[in-house]
Amino acid sequence: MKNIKVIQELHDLGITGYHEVVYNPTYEELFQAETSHFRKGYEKGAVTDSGAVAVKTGVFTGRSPKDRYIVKDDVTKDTIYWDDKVNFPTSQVVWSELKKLVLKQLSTSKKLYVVDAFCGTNKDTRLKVRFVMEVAWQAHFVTNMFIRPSIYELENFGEPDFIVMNGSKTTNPNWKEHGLNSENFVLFNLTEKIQIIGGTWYGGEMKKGMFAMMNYYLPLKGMASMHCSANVGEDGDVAIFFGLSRTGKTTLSADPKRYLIGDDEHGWDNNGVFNYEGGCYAKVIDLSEENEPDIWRAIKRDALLENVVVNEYGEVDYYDHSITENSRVSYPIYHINKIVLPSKAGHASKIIYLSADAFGVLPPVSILDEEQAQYHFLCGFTSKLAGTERGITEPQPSFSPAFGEAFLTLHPTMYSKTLVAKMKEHNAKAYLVNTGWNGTGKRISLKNTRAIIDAIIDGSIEKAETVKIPFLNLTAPKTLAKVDDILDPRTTYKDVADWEKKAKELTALYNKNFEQYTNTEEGKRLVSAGPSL
Ligand SMILES: Nc1ncnc2c1ncn2[C@@H]1O[C@H](COP(=O)(O)OP(=O)(O)O)[C@@H](O)[C@H]1O
Ligand SMILES: C=C(OP(=O)(O)O)C(=O)O
Ligand SMILES: [Mn+2]
Repeated sequence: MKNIKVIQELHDLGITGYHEVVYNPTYEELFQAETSHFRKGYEKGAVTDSGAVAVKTGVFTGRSPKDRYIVKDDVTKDTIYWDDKVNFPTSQVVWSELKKLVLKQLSTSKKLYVVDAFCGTNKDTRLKVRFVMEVAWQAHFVTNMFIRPSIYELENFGEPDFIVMNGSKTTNPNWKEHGLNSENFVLFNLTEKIQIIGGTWYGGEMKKGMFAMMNYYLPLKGMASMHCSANVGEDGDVAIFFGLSRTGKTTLSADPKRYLIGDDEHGWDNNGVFNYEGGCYAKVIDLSEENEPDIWRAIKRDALLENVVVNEYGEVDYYDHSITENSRVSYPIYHINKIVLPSKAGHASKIIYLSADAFGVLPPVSILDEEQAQYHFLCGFTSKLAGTERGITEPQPSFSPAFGEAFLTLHPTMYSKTLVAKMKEHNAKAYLVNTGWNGTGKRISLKNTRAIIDAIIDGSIEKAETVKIPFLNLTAPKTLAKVDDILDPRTTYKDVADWEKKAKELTALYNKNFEQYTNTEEGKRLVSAGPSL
């Protein structure tokens, strides 16, 4: 019965024609579809020795931020943060034409997958999302990543709050006339509450697309909406880890001593921290069982590997970088042993900002006071690393407000305001952790970073003797249990003058970046919390 209703609803949307509709397929159905002899090209997956299916995502192995647009209309014109880096505007006219293209693509398809799922753990703030697509592994991806409704919840799903129509097999021939970046497109219409996709097959556009929508709706209701991972200890103590791609959110939140809440997208309301997702999306480049045992074990049947090199025996070579640096696995959250379900816990007491500093000058960990916590949240200094975004091949110093600029739909201060209010209310402490490089030219080891996180979580860092790091205006502990002698970054340089030169360069970048916030009293007040020459 449900299928007939769904077909009728697709028809009402404008998806006509005769096709088989597969509604909320089971993992078994997805497995059969992905590995079927009838699949060709990028639609076909390979079974690996772990049981997980591996697919190639096609030309796009990462998100494509330059192809991402939001329709500027009465609903969005005064709310969306129309800066010149993310949230590019487009018109209703362009929207209509591209939507037609996607509807046509989906209408001519023989088989469509429709997946209804939730974005957000809590009933009062979750989005009921309907995904419509042709490619089986894309249906698998959203099944892994979003919250899977129970049979009862599915029966009572009702009208979706948002619809994602993925027409990845179609492209836009008129992109120049439309004033767009390329023939590929990712568009949002907040009035119709629809996202459409063309050209790119990469599933991350759907995942991060709905995240951007949560980043719109929740702060407007006074809640913090955060690009962070989160876990909780035996005593209910919650830690959250902000950071851009590849800084360690997923890796560091999978901690066998603690229960995982989620690895990437969370809200914080009057009851505590809650996940938006039903799964994790881990990087598998150079993955080893020794370094990341929890992620290693999560790769099994129902997990979906992307862009890894698989040999004829189904063995995966995680050290092969030839397809992309952004090789990935998605899996339902219960593939991690220690989790809380539903994915939520109380208020956060430890706020960790992860920054992969390619300059190699930030201390491995700094203890932030209240104003520094605000300053560094607005700055979101890190390096964009190769892989996750198209066009990034070398580490690039970058300031990404709220450690997630690419997904902010409102002005950055909306995110700092809502977060700071929660932090103050719950007496949370903030730390800046450099998971990037130091004077040795190598990345700080996972072993050292994990021991630093332990010291933050067990509170021992607060008892350590500290050292003031000049220029950067940061306070670092001198020693911590099980951490090598690297805590003062200057000791990792043969010549301290080299550190000084780079630290001054970075300080200048911080200062220049912060100018955009000094047109308010609040912003002016924070300047003294930042680096200074
Ligand atoms: N010191 C470190 N801390 C965190 N991650 C590290 C470190 N050194 C190397 N890595 C690697 O960097 C990557 C971090 O990526 P990930 O945890 O997926 O980041 P995110 O979830 O923030 O995008 C992993 O591949 C991890 O093995
Ligand atoms: C999936 C993504 O997230 P992350 O790299 O932070 O895991 C992304 O940025 O596309
Ligand atoms: Mn991640």
